[in-house]
Amino acid sequence: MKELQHLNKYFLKYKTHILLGIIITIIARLFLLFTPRYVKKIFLVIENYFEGTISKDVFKTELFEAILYIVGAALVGAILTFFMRQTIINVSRYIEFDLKNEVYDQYQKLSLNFYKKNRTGDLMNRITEDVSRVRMYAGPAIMYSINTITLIIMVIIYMYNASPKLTLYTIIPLPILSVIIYKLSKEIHNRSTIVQQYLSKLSTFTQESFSGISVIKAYGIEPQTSINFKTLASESKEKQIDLAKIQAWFFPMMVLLIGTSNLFVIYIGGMQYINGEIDSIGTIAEFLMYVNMLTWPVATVGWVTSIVQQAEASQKRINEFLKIEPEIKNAVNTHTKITGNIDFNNVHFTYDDTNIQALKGISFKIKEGETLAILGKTGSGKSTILDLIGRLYDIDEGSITINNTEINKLNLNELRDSIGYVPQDAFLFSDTIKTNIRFGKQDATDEDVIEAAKNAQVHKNIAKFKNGYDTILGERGITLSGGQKQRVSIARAIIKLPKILLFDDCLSAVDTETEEKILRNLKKISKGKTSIIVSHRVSSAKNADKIIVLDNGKIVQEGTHSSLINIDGYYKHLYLKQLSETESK
Ligand SMILES: Nc1ncnc2c1ncn2[C@@H]1O[C@H](COP(=O)(O)OP(=O)(O)OP(=O)(O)O)[C@@H](O)[C@H]1O
Repeated sequence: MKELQHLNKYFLKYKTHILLGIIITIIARLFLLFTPRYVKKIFLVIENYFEGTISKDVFKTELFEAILYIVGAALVGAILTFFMRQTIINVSRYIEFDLKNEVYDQYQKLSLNFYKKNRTGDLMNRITEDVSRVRMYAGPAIMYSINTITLIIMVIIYMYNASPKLTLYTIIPLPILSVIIYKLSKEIHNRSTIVQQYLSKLSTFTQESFSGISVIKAYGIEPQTSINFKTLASESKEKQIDLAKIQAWFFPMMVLLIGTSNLFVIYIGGMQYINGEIDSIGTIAEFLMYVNMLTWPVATVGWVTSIVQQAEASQKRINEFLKIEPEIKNAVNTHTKITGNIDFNNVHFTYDDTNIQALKGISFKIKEGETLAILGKTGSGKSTILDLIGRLYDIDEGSITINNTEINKLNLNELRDSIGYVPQDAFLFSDTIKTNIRFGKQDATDEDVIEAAKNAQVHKNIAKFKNGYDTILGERGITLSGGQKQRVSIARAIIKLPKILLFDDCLSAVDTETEEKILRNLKKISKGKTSIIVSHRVSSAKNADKIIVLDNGKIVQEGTHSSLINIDGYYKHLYLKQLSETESK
């Protein structure tokens, strides 16, 4: 139960609802207990009438009264049971909502390293499956526990008052029932988990097959894919049957044990009646009703135990993530001035997970309003420089300053808000083009969106779509070409006119003519702003105020286009190679 203590703050938050739920539950159970007593009374009235101790009129009145009480109590009990569920089960839904938000907020705070160490499926499971298991503890388990405790105490007191000996015999099978249900629930849970695993394997398999359908068709491997699917589906079916087998035992076991208890009541009660130890046959009827009333609550002891164990395990998994301290923290909540003066001073950086030393003593300066181009072979550390400016990772050694303040002493939200970042793989959400562009500036007007798209040279393409800017992208909509995606992604970055623009090889999929136009527009809109362009093309770099060439995490060349084309090295070779390619076209 240690892990579940995490929920105490929520129980405290909803204490009024819970208290009300408990009171309603107790009152509802009290009303339920009316029925057996009045059934006994009916038996007594009938016995009295046949013995001739009461007249027909008294018999009718008492019978009618008893029936009225039974119906009335059942009605009030039913209404209160409705409110019992409305309070306690609703609280569990509130807690589920709060916990999901807490986990999601924590996910948002965690750094990229966390996402690399954990699989997406696992992250999703903890926020869905695990949270719903915990909800079962916060709602049904608590409700059934109160229900069970109240009923067991009250019923046993009532039974004891009516006949202590009969009480003893009738409750003997109940703990056995509880243990059996506990064992069954545990096994059902184990088998459900396996079924669940197979279901997610199946959905991952089908999802991958559909996403990669063009590759499957191109290689003609549909038959093999079908065989793989059938094998997986058949294993899944076996597991489902295993689960159904164990579930099938649940109710027969309950019926068997209730039946045994009923037999005890009838046999021992009958003997006691014959020996004159109980006054009326109605006591046997009353006991039969008590036994049946107790069965479900007693069975739930086993069920609830298993729910609590599962919730504990799930909460443990959730707590593991909740306890992680975000590696990148916002140290300053006050306003900090952010300009475009960026200094890298002997920066060293190693990726934690791969232990790859991506940057080895990088130093450069860019002034506000300048453009820096970064070139170099693949894997030389270009993208890493951009990630470090946005503090997606913190550096190991050296310093990165903006306007002479180290970036970890800047307000992180303001820092990221000052950056317009276009990643290498343009990721667009499965939503409209407009929403995707507006992602960069939530309050942008339609005119702002169009302006940004025009500057990114994608407006004409969008205008040709039937639904224009309302065209849905991704799975539910159209697929953009690589170059179109890159340009929508550029529009998203430039719409907010940030102080710092970071372009990570984002013009690789557009032709050189469009590249030229985009660069010209960028020059216009990035006046007074600092831009860093990572590229493999000299055409993207040639107009930059400064160019650096990286190799294996180190700066190997630094200068302007005109200076670098005159020095033997990577830049000159690249320039000559790309020049000859252009000429040969
Ligand atoms: N997220 C990551 N986790 C671990 N290692 C990484 C990560 N990203 C990059 N690396 C490694 O760090 C080194 C530098 O990578 P980086 O992406 O900065 O290079 P790049 O110059 O941008 O390459 P490209 O031109 O191919 O985009 C590479 O060896 C790469 O394998």
